[in-house]
Amino acid sequence: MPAPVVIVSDVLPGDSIAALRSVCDVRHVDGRDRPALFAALPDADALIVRSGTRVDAEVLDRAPGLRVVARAGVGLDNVDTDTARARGITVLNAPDSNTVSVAELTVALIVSSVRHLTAGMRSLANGEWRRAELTGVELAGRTLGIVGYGRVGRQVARRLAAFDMHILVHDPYADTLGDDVHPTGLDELLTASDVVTLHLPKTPRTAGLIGARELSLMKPTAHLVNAARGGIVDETALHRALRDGRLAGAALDVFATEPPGTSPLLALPNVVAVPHLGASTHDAQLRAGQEVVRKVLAELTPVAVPAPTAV
Ligand SMILES: NC(=O)c1ccc[n+]([C@@H]2O[C@H](COP(=O)([O-])OP(=O)(O)OC[C@H]3O[C@@H](n4cnc5c(N)ncnc54)[C@H](O)[C@@H]3O)[C@@H](O)[C@H]2O)c1
Ligand SMILES: O=C(O)CC[C@@H](O)C(=O)O
Repeated sequence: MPAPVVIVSDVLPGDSIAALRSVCDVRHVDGRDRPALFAALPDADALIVRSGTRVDAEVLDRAPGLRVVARAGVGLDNVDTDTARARGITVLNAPDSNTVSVAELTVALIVSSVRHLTAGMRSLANGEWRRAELTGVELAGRTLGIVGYGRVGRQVARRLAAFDMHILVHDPYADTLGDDVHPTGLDELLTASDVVTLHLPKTPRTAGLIGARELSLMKPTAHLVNAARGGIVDETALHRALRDGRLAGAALDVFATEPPGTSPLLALPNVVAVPHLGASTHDAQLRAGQEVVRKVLAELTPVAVPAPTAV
């Protein structure tokens, strides 16, 4: 029998997929190059992606033998999971692989925003020495609002508690929150927080959750951090609020469209922006690759279960 064909369409560490090569025919394509991806799909038994490949109905149409779509990461918003499952295709991800990396990046984004690190670096690069205008605030004693209290939200809470922040949480679906955080309605959290950080999935329900009305509830001295998904925040409303001084700062790892091109947000001095780096550590990528490889192999080459012996 020919080896199953596995298409890897985003970059993964080579050592994480080594186990795949011994059993499968592994082929690499650039998932952003749709014609190249389409050309590879007719043979595919499995497709492994990160966030760079959009797995929509058109992709699934071109892969008649596809048995598995694997997301080397958490968010499945780039995969048409309903269509895949309706066709009997298994959709899997690596939910625990990058939690710590995203939480650590979130700490960096929060500190960068409240201490004006982007503006400071830009001013130095321009030959300026602007200290007075770049006076920030301490996090200790201030309030952090966490929207989405799952894996990442909880790790962010642990880390920011060590900065002596008071922590509010909004998550209507979380089972237990713990004694050291305060469950709060979204509007109340937005009104009371000095820093709001988003850690919820993008779904049809959460797209645009933070719009002009929600931003208007935030303190003009507050900062918004988004290392979840771009479409959760209305970027036009965010740009207006930041430009007009109705919000002090924003720190963004994710954008409604990636890459964000010439988004006007990138030109604002009170925006810290990085190119979707939350999961981009060697540690997280190795874990993500290993986890999806293990799961893909289990799907493609299930271990034969021996028939029970009569007693
Ligand atoms: N920047 C990155 O590289 C990166 C990496 C990993 C994950 N992410 C994003 O972060 C999100 C969170 O990751 P996670 O591992 O913590 O997921 P998770 O599923 O463990 O947690 C998500 C939490 O959001 C909550 N939630 C859902 N809808 C909500 C709503 N309307 N209001 C408040 N809370 C709501 C859920 O109840 C859940 O507790 C992912 O869905 C993904 O989009 C980004
Ligand atoms: O592919 C990536 O690195 C991003 C991963 C991240 O957004 C996720 O949802 O796991």
